[in-house]
Amino acid sequence: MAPHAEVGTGFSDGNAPTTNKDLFTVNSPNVVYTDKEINTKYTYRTTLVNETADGKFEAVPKETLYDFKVERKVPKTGMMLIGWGGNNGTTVTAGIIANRRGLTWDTREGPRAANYYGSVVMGSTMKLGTNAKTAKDVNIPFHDVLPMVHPNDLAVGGWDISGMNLSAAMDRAAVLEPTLKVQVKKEMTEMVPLPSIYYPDFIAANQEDRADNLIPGSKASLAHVEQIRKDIRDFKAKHNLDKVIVQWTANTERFAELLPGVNDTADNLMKAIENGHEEVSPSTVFAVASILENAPFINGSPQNTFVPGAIEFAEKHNAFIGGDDFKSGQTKMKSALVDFMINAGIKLTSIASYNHLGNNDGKNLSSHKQFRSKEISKSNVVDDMVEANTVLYKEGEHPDHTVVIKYMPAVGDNKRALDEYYAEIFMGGHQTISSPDDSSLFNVCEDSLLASPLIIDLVLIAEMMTRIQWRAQATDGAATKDFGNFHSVLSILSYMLKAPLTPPGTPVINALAKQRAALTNIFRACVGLQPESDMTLEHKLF
Ligand SMILES: NC(=O)c1ccc[n+]([C@@H]2O[C@H](COP(=O)([O-])OP(=O)(O)OC[C@H]3O[C@@H](n4cnc5c(N)ncnc54)[C@H](O)[C@@H]3O)[C@@H](O)[C@H]2O)c1
Ligand SMILES: O=P([O-])([O-])O[C@@H]1[C@@H](O)[C@H](O)[C@@H](O)[C@H](O)[C@@H]1O
Repeated sequence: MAPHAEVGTGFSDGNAPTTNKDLFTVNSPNVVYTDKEINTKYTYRTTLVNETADGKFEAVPKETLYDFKVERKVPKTGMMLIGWGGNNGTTVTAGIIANRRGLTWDTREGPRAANYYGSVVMGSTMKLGTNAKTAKDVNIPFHDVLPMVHPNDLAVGGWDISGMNLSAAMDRAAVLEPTLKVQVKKEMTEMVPLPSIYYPDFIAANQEDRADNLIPGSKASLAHVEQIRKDIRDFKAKHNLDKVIVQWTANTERFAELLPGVNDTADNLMKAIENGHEEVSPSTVFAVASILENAPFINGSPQNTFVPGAIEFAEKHNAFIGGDDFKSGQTKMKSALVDFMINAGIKLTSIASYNHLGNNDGKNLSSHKQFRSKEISKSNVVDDMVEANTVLYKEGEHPDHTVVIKYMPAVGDNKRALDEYYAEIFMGGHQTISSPDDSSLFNVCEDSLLASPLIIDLVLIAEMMTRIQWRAQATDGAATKDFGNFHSVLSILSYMLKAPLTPPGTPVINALAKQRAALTNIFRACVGLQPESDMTLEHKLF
């Protein structure tokens, strides 16, 4: 078998990483730049609501003072994917290589050039402010709001139960154009996934024929944890990296049963791994190993990798975790459309959400236990928006919501999603959101081309969060605590995820606009800028 190489980056030939020339600086007494840091004093404004005796509310504006500290040095960063040989893993790897080399390729519709479309960080902008002279909006690339890693500079590697090299795996995935594949073939042929752990009961039996690249052992063990930890250390050393982010883009696992004494606490989880308990999944073993290596771990699939013991384990080690399940196409649209309808006062009463696809993910999901994991993550995405509107919905009332996924090999990665949104409108009317033929909303896309930019965003944002620290200030300006990290559970990643993991006891926000606003405004706060309110009073009060 070829040596375990991974795609290098500009690092491999000694080039410095693509550095961020600061596109802007903030001129404020509350923002101090040093060579190493951006130090910000930030006033966080919220509204506390008290319920009055007569059942009404009293709203009390509240200000909390925070200090934020951002490390400016962009670290040499690696991305290790579990499931590297899959459709998403091969596609995102080829995409990074193509972008780094500035490749173009021929297609039926003419030449195409490498891009990062679909990435919030690399493909979208945010409003910095208003031009002082022209009063026009000034928008900047999202990537430039903070000193972030550039995806072209990522070292990429990972594991797969299939030992197929990345070029052959890319062919197997059948996602990218041959005229592009041929240009990255040589580099990707030299990339071979590291052997991985495989506990057959967690993924569909139909995946067994891929499993030829295994670490011995069919259930959790400390040896598995230690091997994965070594893999992460070796990868970091091989590429002379400062940081590694680990991401699960392997097959969807069945849910693990939550068992007291097994996975309910950090200590019990470690004991369960030591004892080879059959309810500890491969993804949870990878999460534990990553936490022990202080490598942020992100779950791109819907299974409950983060059992309570895993969350406690991350908290105990002050390590970052995030998940679950990339929000790529049908669900991303749902979380925007439902947000628009309910916030427009339209009473959504039913959502029929069907799709079929023919890739290996679809094959794995054709097994009921694995589909159930996905059904849950695709169904819960409207809960927060429904519960927030007590005018339309009584307590416990909820639109009908059906999720159907069918495996149709012929269409490959080219997923067909058909949705119908049915709603009550003014005076007994109804609205059906559907395509022109009045059947349903039709959404065709290569699933992996939607997910791959999200894999990049999750890595770039998770890495950025490792360089942001905060402390609260007492009103007299004295610091109340030393600087520390954000909570271990990175709910800031929710925009990219169907079933956002949040710190225990905190609310889950699925509404797409709110998720993006949280991400944007937290990054703005780190350079001392208030949230963009869109009030544009300067255009109304004159
Ligand atoms: N649009 C999308 O593609 C999308 C959106 C949301 C979630 N997801 C999730 O992302 C994951 C990957 O999607 P995909 O289309 O790349 O699937 P895929 O089946 O093409 O790739 C999964 C890879 O994981 C490997 N694998 C399985 N178990 C493993 C283990 N224990 N260790 C290491 N490798 C293992 C498989 O061999 C395969 O190569 C799936 O769970 C899917 O549900 C995908
Ligand atoms: O993100 P999204 O498009 O709603 O959901 C997708 C599903 O529609 C698809 O069936 C599944 O195979 C993908 O893994 C992904 O979860």
